[in-house]
Amino acid sequence: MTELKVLEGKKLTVIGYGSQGHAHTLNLKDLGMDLTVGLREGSKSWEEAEKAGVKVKKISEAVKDADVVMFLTPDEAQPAVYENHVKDNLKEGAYLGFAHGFNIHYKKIVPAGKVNVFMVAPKGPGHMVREIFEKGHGVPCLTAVYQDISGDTKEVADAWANGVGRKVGIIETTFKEETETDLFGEQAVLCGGVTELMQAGFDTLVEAGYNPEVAYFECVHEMKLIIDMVYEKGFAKMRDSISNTAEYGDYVTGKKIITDKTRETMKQVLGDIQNGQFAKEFIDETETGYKFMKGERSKYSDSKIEEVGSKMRQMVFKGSAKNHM
Ligand SMILES: NC(=O)C1=CN([C@@H]2O[C@H](COP(=O)(O)OP(=O)(O)OC[C@H]3O[C@@H](n4cnc5c(N)ncnc54)[C@H](OP(=O)(O)O)[C@@H]3O)[C@@H](O)[C@H]2O)C=CC1
Ligand SMILES: CC(=O)[C@](C)(O)C(=O)O
Ligand SMILES: [Mg+2]
Ligand SMILES: [Mg+2]
Repeated sequence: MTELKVLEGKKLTVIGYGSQGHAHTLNLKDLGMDLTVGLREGSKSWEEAEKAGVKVKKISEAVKDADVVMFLTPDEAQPAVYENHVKDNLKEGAYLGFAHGFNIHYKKIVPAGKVNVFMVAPKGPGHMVREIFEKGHGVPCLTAVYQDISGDTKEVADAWANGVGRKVGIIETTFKEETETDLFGEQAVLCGGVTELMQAGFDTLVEAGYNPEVAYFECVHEMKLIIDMVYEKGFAKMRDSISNTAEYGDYVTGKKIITDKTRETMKQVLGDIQNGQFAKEFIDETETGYKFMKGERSKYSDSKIEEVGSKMRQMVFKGSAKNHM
C-alpha cells in the first residue's frame, strides 16, 4: 500500500497485546509490516502474541531502537510503564503513538521534548477492528499530532491509521477533542447509556410478568439488528424498514424516555469530563484495586439478563463462532 510507505523500513513497536494491541499488530503484520510487541515477561499475552507469530520482547528492549512506538496498555497502566520502561529507552526523533488521548490530555504523561507524539484512535473495540479488517473492510480512525519535531508526524499517523483501519476514513482531531468526545460517547451513549437502556427495558417487562426470554429478544438481541440498519443506511432508512406502528411509537415515546432532564445530565457528564473530575475519579478507583468495578462486574455476571442472554445466544448462534466472543 503506498499509503504505508512512510512506515516501510522503520522499526515498529506495539506495547501491549490486548484488545487494541493485537488488532494494530496483526492488521499491520498482514500488510507486510515488520513489528515487535513489547510486553512484561511471563505474561499471558506474551504467549498469545508468540502463538500468532509475532516477535515479542521485554518493553524496554522493544522500545530501544524503535522508530515508532504505539502505546497500547490500559490507560491507567501507561504512566508507570512510561516512567519505568519507555521514557529512557525512546531514541531521539522516535514517534510515540496513543490510541486514546487520556494520559497526554490530562498530563499524566509529559513526553520528552526529543520525541514526536501522535494518536491513531480507531472508533471501535479492538476485537472488531481486527474482525472487520479480516473481512476486508476497516474501522475509521481519528488521528492527531501533539508534538512534531521531525516535521512528518502527521504522515506517520496517517500511515498507521491507513494500515490499522484499511484506508477507511480518517478524521483529523486533537488530543483534547478525541479524549473528551471518546469518554463522553462511551459513558453516555455507547456503553453506559445503551446497556442501562436495555437493562431498564428488560426489567420493566420481566417485572410486569412477561417471559424473560421474550423480554431479552425484544430489548437486547434485536438492538443489534436495528442498529445495523442505522449503521448501514441511517435513521431514515431504518425508520423506512420498521412498521408504521413502530415508527409512530418511536417518535412519540423516544422523547419520553430521553427527556430534557437526561439531556441536562449529559451536559453535566460532559462537564465532569472537561474539568478532569471523571479522570480523577477513575484514577482513584484504579488505586483501590478496582474495588467498585469488581463489585459491578460480579453483580452483572450473576444477573438475570446475562443468564437469559447466555441461553438465547446458544439458541441463535448454535455452533457459530459468534457464540465464543
Ligand atoms: N479497548 C478498545 O477497544 C479501545 C481502546 N482504546 C485505547 O487503547 C489503549 C489500550 O486499551 P486496551 O486495548 O483496552 O487495553 P487492554 O486492557 O486490552 O491491554 C492489555 C495489554 O496491556 C498489557 N498490560 C496491562 N497492564 C500492564 C502493565 N502494568 N505493564 C505492562 N503491560 C501491561 C497486558 O499484558 P499482560 O498480559 O502482561 O497483562 C496486555 O497485553 C488505551 O489507551 C485505550 O483507551 C482506544 C479505542 C478502543
Ligand atoms: C471501543 C472504544 O472506542 C471505547 C469504547 O472508546 C473504549 O474501549 O475505550
Ligand atoms: Mg472509543
Ligand atoms: Mg474509549
